[in-house]
Amino acid sequence: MTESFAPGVRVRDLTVVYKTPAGELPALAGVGLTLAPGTITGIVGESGSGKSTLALSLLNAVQPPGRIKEGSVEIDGLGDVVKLDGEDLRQVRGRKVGYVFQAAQNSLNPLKTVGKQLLDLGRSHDVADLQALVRDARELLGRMGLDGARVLDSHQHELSGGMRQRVGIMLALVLNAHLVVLDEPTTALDMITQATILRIVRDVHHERGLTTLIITHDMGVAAEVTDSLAVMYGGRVVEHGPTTEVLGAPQHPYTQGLIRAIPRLSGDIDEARALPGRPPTLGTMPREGCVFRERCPLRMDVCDTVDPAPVTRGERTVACHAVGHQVSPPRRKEYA
Ligand SMILES: Nc1ncnc2c1ncn2[C@@H]1O[C@H](COP(=O)(O)OP(=O)(O)OP(=O)(O)O)[C@@H](O)[C@H]1O
Repeated sequence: MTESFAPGVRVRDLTVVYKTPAGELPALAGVGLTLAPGTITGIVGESGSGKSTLALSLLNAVQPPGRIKEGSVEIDGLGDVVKLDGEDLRQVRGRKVGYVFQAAQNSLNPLKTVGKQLLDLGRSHDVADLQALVRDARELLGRMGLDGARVLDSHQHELSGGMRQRVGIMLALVLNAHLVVLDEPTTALDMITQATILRIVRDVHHERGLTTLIITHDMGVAAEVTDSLAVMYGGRVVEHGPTTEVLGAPQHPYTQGLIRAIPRLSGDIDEARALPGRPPTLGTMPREGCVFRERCPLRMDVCDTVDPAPVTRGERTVACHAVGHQVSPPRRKEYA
């Protein structure tokens, strides 16, 4: 790794609500998460678990009808970004925190070439050497298997979904931000390109000394590139720890279910067992107790009334009443 300016990030007690016909409901409920400087952290979890809302919160970019209701996002060198607004916030986004949001494929301006948008981005962040910026952009695009000069001369409609996604990744990296947030960066890419792009993200991460957060549905992606893995469910981080440990010896019953649901290329494909039931929506989220209990094989009486607090042992944090419980839990049942 080169000399590192990688920032640490500490999310504390973060509650984000969305306004719904039933009132403001929490999509994140008191989330805590630490990103260690220089690491790649993955966030996994089913659709609706709050992954994108957390990513947006790192840039204080939650849009109405959502809002950050409580909590803080401390980024080394920037302070609590929840307290930033206006020009301070604009400067942070892009220059200090690079990001690709989920809809990156569609976020380019259709009227301008990619190169023109790159120059606009550079100027808006007072980049002194725009030629160097273009060189860097071309190099990044080249590494991702694209003809950099040609892509910079193209408009959005001349690029495929996968090409646009790579342009998004280039734009996230090109301003040399030291914290990079990638929300589902490779969904429009086929499997082989996906693996290549993620390796490039990992290489650039190491070369430039970044702190990186990658949100993905895909446990394979998480296993391949991340150092640390956070598992989200129902607006909570239910387990977090070193990726090899979380995947190798998952402790939370949700993580165990997610891993059991991964189809494997070798062995009996029938061994992959879908996690029974569905994750809650904002409207169906239990107001008290553990939000996972309806799907949990380890459910106990306490789970109906008390939301389990995250407990940290060593490098692992788990929020589950049954983990570390000495007696056999009463209502245990196996996954169907
Ligand atoms: N603009 C919005 N208005 C109302 N509810 C929203 C809005 N955006 C997200 N939500 C709700 O907040 C919860 C968390 O959504 P979020 O998109 O953060 O989850 P996610 O884990 O990123 O899901 P996905 O993997 O599908 O992107 C979900 O229940 C979702 O329906």
